[in-house]
Amino acid sequence: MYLPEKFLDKMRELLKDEFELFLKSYDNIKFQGLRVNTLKISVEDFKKISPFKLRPIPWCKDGFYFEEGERPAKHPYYHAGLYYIQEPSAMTPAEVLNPQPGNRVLDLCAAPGGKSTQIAAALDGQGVLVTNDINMNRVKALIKNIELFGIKNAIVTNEKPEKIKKYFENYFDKILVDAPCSGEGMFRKDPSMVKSWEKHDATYYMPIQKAIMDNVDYMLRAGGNVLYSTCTFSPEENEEIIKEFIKDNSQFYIVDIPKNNGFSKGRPEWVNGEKELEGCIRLWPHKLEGEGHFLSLMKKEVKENEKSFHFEGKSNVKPSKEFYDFVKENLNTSIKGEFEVHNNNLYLVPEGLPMLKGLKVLRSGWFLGTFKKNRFEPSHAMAMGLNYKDVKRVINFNVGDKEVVKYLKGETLNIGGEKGWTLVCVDGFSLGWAKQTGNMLKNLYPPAWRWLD
Ligand SMILES: C[S@@+](CC[C@H](N)C(=O)[O-])C[C@H]1O[C@@H](n2cnc3c(N)ncnc32)[C@H](O)[C@@H]1O
Repeated sequence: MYLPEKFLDKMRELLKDEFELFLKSYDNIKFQGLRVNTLKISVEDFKKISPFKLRPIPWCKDGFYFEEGERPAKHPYYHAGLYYIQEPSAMTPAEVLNPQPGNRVLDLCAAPGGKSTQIAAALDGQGVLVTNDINMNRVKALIKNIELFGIKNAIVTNEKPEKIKKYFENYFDKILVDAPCSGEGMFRKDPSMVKSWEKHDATYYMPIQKAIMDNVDYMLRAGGNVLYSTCTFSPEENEEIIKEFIKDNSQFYIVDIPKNNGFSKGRPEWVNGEKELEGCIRLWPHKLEGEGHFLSLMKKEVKENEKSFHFEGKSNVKPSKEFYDFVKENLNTSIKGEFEVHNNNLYLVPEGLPMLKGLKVLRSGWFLGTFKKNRFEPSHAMAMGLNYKDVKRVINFNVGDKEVVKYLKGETLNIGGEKGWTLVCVDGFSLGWAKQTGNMLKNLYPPAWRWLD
């Protein structure tokens, strides 16, 4: 493959004896992975029904390699949100950050949501995930993935980190900064990255990365962790950013990440930095089965007399009667908690959020549906977050049934049944809503999500 001379010269200089091995890795196949959505199915159960031959990814308990030629994005289980297709090395940051159920986590540069879906699975519905990206187009993909995964405790925002910061003083237990970068580690996976590198190399991204990191201290509670990651090799965007961050934020120190699974240490000598930078890890394509990445985990020390913090209470809206009528008529379960209504859209919000007035919030927890004239219309996100047992009328297809793809293509199905909202499922996993009228099942699968030939 074509690699720019300037890039090769730099890597030759950095890697010295290792350079030839590094270069040879570009002739290898690219490794492809998927990560099981444990919010919907356990890894053990997925292995039993997996249509793909899977091989474990050593550094991610829910991650697997699949073979070349397989097309997991073209399978009904993908539309049921049973897995996320993700480059294997990209599964490391969330795994190393290791969020626990109940944590408050911020994913600051989150779109299209690979790491956010992984964090949400680890939270297991408890705690809060604030997931943000500055780019509105990319946020749309983020929302889709959050909803497809059936995630109920995510706040999706489209803001500059400087703005978000003001709302969340000392709030988060964990912050992920998966920074925009020159993408040198992705050339093999996506050769178009070479072109964008020729336009914007490390010198373009460094100030952006530094500016993003400048917001972390204010939002992270003492004792909390921040994980910085990139998919590039350049020391300027990696060790250098961490060196500067530690210098400017004396309460932080680097946590040593174990060098197992083929992970290599950080390289302080490349930036004239302290030995503690060796605690970072580098993922090299010639040393493991994945693309190039850099990760640094840092902890914010707890100081004595740490100042305490309070959150303002939120106004808890009681949803109108139409919502409760819908629940009574269509669900076998109740939906309880704090609710919010924005532009007639009803959300179930995670507990303990500060006031977010003035912030560009696109999803404020589990988007349940919309109040329309005298009625409540459930959302696709509600369907994706429900279990088939939760719904009164369910139509369940086997994965091989022709109706599954017909439904995913948006076609009307000629099937009779009891009138009303019906949850369409594949092998017991929800795909979306349909509305039964007479002998017709009106298809309500979102047009933008349709299966394309
Ligand atoms: C490496 S990508 C994130 C990938 C994502 N974490 C995932 O796992 O799917 C970096 C993201 O940073 C976003 N970005 C760029 N500048 C930003 C900024 N100043 N604040 C927040 N996000 C930013 C880009 O839009 C891009 O989506």
